[in-house]
Amino acid sequence: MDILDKIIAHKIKEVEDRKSLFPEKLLEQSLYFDGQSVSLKKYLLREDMSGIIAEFKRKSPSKGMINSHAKVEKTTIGYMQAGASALSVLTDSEFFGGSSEDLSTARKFNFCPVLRKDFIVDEYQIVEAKSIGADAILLIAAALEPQKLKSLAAFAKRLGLEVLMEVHNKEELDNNLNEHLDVVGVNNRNLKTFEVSTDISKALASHIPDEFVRISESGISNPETIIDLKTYGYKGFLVGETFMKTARPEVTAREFIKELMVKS
Ligand SMILES: O=P(O)(O)OC[C@@H](O)[C@@H](O)c1c[nH]c2ccccc12
Repeated sequence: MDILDKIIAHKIKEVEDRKSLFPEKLLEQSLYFDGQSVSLKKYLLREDMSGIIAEFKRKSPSKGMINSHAKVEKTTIGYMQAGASALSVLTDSEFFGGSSEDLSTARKFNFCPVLRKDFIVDEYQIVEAKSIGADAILLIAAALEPQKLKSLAAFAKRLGLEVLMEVHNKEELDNNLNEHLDVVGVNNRNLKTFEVSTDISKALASHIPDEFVRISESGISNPETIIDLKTYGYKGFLVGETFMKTARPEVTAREFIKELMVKS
């Protein structure tokens, strides 16, 4: 059993527990159900923005503890002031040390699109995403059957959420493209082996149809990589560790984005 299998097995149990604790009917009373989502796709296509999706991630199975003291409010406001286009917030607690409250906090203090970063296996988690103020959800091709991925994507769209589908190889891409997706992300990290290489984004770029906004995820540690990836049509760049592993992630993000803007 690899780490992804382990996470998914745990997630299925967790979702069952949450369903009985917070029934869907209760979640649907959230004020966010009356509001429109902010479009991640639109923010990524804005020429005046950096394209950086800055992530709040305390720990990960591949790196262990990354940052135990950073506060969501200060970090996410700082990310936006630094010029990030959007935020990604890990809500998985067991493996990534996040929570729904982290996302709600990020939502409360920022106007930008907020991506719920979690392992979605059930429609319930999409209702939950909407109820805590997320604008977009992640669906991981390596963790879902194509039919399931498609039906979850359609469900998210009905709730007004945008969908980022994440792939790591051509097979996942070819098997899962469908009309409900807004953004296609190439994860440079193999979730089963933790190997990371931005060459994966380069190799898959030409296979992603133009109607989907392309983003490159993970292992991005310098602005030069982004400038290079832009030539392959990537509009968004998901960066976590490079910011979070420093004492003040928002300051690191500011310097990084400043350098990116000067060089591009
Ligand atoms: O910290 P990095 O290497 O910059 O990566 C960020 C993000 O891409 C990564 O956290 C991620 C990509 N896909 C995921 C799926 C689940 C959890 C986490 C992820």
